[in-house]
Amino acid sequence: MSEILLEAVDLTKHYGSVEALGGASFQARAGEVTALIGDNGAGKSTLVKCLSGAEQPTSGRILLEGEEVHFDSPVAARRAGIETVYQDLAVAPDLDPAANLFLGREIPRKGILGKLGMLDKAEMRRQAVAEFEKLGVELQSTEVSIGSLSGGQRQSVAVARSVAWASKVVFMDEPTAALGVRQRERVLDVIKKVRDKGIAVVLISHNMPEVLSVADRVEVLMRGKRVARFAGADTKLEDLVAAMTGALVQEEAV
Ligand SMILES: Nc1ncnc2c1ncn2[C@@H]1O[C@H](COP(=O)(O)OP(=O)(O)OP(=O)(O)O)[C@@H](O)[C@H]1O
Repeated sequence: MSEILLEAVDLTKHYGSVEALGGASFQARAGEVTALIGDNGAGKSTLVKCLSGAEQPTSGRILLEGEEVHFDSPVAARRAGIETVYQDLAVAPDLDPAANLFLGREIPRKGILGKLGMLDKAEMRRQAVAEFEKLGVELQSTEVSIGSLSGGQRQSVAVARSVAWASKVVFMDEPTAALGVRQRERVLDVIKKVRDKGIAVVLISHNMPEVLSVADRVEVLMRGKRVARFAGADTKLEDLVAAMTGALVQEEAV
């Protein structure tokens, strides 16, 4: 069994009188895709926000490689090797794919030009092309603005960006929503390559066939708590649906 990289133990999160998480637990392992599923409002996004530093839990513990951590911002989580691909992608449409890959982490030119704020665009493009190649992201050109790419290509660039910087965990919130069949397949292939690099991938998805095709494990949230977990390729669709509706409770993965 792979190493547990990131773990939530008994997390609660209150927004005023709303209890978004009520003692949620979660584990993500190195070199595996863990799907986080649950009905609307189950607490998936809140859990991811707490684990990626965008929100602070009201109580509970977060462990990274067994050590308790407190991320007071997404920057702190990123420094620890945890990246998030958000639903809205957060790409800059007017910039090219390489510039997007290095958004916020630009490489300055050497010497005085760098001190004057000039960027080493050639080096950024070289590294970006290498990263896209490694992940099998196909782009006709890396010199066009990202806004002119297809939805699948944009999504693949967003995934590649998180992976280029993540050393431990990548959260992906509905990465294939709004994509066509071929583009969806392409993004799922990128996800599998990321997993094969030894990163823990956490996939939030409402698409159960997709979850079954790509996830090594599934954790199910309901009303802010984990109600079931599954492991292995023979997890059944009807069991996932039963768990999401509360008809099946399974605390330990079988
Ligand atoms: N900022 C907030 N303020 C108040 N309530 C919130 C806030 N964020 C989330 N909630 C509430 O917490 C609960 C869990 O929401 P969350 O978005 O985590 O669920 P989810 O499982 O991601 O849902 P979906 O699949 O619909 O995106 C919901 O009842 C939601 O209304």
